[in-house]
Amino acid sequence: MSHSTITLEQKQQAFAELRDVKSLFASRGWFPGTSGNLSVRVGDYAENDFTFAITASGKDKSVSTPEDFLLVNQEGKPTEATKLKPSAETLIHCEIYRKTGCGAIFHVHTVFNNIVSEWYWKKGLKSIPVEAVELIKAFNIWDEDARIEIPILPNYADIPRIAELVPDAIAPRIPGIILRNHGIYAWGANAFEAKRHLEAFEFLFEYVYRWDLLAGTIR
Ligand SMILES: CSCCC(=O)C(=O)COP(=O)(O)O
Ligand SMILES: [Zn+2]
Repeated sequence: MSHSTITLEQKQQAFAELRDVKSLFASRGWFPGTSGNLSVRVGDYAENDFTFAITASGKDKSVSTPEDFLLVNQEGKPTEATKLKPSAETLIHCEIYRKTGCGAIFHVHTVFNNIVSEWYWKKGLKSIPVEAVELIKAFNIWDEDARIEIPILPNYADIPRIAELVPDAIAPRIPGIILRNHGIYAWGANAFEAKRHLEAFEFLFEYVYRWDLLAGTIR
């Protein structure tokens, strides 16, 4: 349970960080059809004294308005009177913060993350394997020819059903989970690191897609 008192300065800083990332990702076409959501933690995880700023639900994330973000508590409920609704997927953010103690979470839907998740799920796998690609180092994994597995979760319509699977699905060293045919959640200690991780995941998904295509495994 959070008891945080957030200062106006903290709130404005969190909203400004989200605004910058939102605008950058929008310029890359990463929010098609109002999809995607972003959050940053405000307050202290170690003291269990934090809330987080998150995108409002259903907004066109390619435009900037004064009503794009709100603060929610660790249960995903608004901490201030507002007519804004937090992202429909706020509970997934809650579980990721709770489990990892991260500082920021970014979620985007792209064609590459959708296709690759569906492709491996249909093979009967619950993760996407990636091996010996330099960009794995963006996750701070420096082993030569590292092999990683990016967890895939089912894309239930009922978000609480997905959220309850999140803690056990999170793999050590892998700062992301992908929902089947839906999109990637990437996180980091702060917005800078979450962005680096998200960009690395997207690079790897495109790599896997193109590699499998070239290897003749997609027909
Ligand atoms: C139109 S995309 C369906 C909802 C979704 O997956 C998403 O990422 C955006 O939902 P939000 O409530 O955060 O706007
Ligand atoms: Zn989504």
